Amino acid sequence: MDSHTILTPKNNKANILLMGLRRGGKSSICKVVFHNMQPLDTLYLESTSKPTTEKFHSLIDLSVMELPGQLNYFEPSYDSAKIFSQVGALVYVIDSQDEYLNALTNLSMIIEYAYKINPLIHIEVLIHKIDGLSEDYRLDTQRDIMQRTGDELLDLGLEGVQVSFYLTSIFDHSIYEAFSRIIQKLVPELPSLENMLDNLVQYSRLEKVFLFDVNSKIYVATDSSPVDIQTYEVCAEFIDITIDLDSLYENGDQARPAIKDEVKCISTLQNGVTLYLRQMIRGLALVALVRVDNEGDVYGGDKIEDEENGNYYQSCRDKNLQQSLAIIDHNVNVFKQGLEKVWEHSRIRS
Ligand SMILES: Nc1nc2c(ncn2[C@@H]2O[C@H](COP(=O)(O)OP(=O)(O)OP(=O)(O)O)[C@@H](O)[C@H]2O)c(=O)[nH]1
Repeated sequence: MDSHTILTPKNNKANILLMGLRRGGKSSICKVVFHNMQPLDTLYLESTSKPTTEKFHSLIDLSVMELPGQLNYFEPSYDSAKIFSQVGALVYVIDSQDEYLNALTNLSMIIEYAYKINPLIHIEVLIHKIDGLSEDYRLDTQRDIMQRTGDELLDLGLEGVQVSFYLTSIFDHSIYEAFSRIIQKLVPELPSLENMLDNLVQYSRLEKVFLFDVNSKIYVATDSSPVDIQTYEVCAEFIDITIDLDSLYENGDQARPAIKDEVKCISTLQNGVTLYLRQMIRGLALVALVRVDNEGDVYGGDKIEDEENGNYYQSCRDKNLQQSLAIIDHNVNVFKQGLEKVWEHSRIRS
């Protein structure tokens, strides 16, 4: 038994079932999100012929089972009841560039079955490949799919079933955003984490903070302010840059034995926003946006008298940033200790 197995909570809710008709994009989603495959390389993926399961270790240990579109899971040879009873989320992929009426009939049939076996299952529908649709058409398609699904569920007497819809594409960050929200529903400790992140934002004057899974760029938690996709993109790209730089320096000095320090990176963008990244536990990184004023007296500091040569604001900003970062460092240390406790508690409870 390896150390991961020992630490893994026996939580079968962290299983995701990925379903949908053939060529909808299921394998591509798995490859892009969890294996960092370039979206264009998915063009050459072969059709999946049998169910495949992949495991990912993050804050929670996640298993994603892909069921190929061409198989009929309601044949007696499949133990569908067992499959559905063990999953936390059913993710159904609809190809929005194709005729989708058959997919909607198939989806309703699956929801009816899944809900009967496991009423706690989260039902998540990806309206996928939206990169091929115009802005207006995307919203029309979403409205149509939601309407038709609602009607079908009403006919089946399942009007109370909660279904969430996401517009996604592997060619932009929408698929990561959707998976982030889907996976967050499976993290039992989410309310505590959000609360901790809200406190961090409040006491460190952060603009936004994410707890990212570094490998997949999924955020497993964020503070309660709304997420805008551009902020997400900037933070996700900052992780890539940090990792590239980190491995560059690690390999650069072969003579020195590798001491694996905690990764930390701070960078100020041209618009004055500072990005702050700190490595956490279990493949997670905390990424925060910090906006610092350039007023001289924000932290009660002395007024810097080099206004005439135009450096006044810059000097104030730098000084305030240093003070802010010292506070943030301290608070992030406290957060990390809290995160370790949350994880420890989750292990004991399970
Ligand atoms: N335009 C576009 N094409 C996509 C997207 N996602 C996947 N595709 C393409 O869709 C095709 C089918 O993708 P797959 O991932 O093999 O589909 P699948 O659902 O796994 O198919 P089966 O294995 O047959 O069940 C591939 O050519 C992908 O490149 C997307 O977001 N946008």
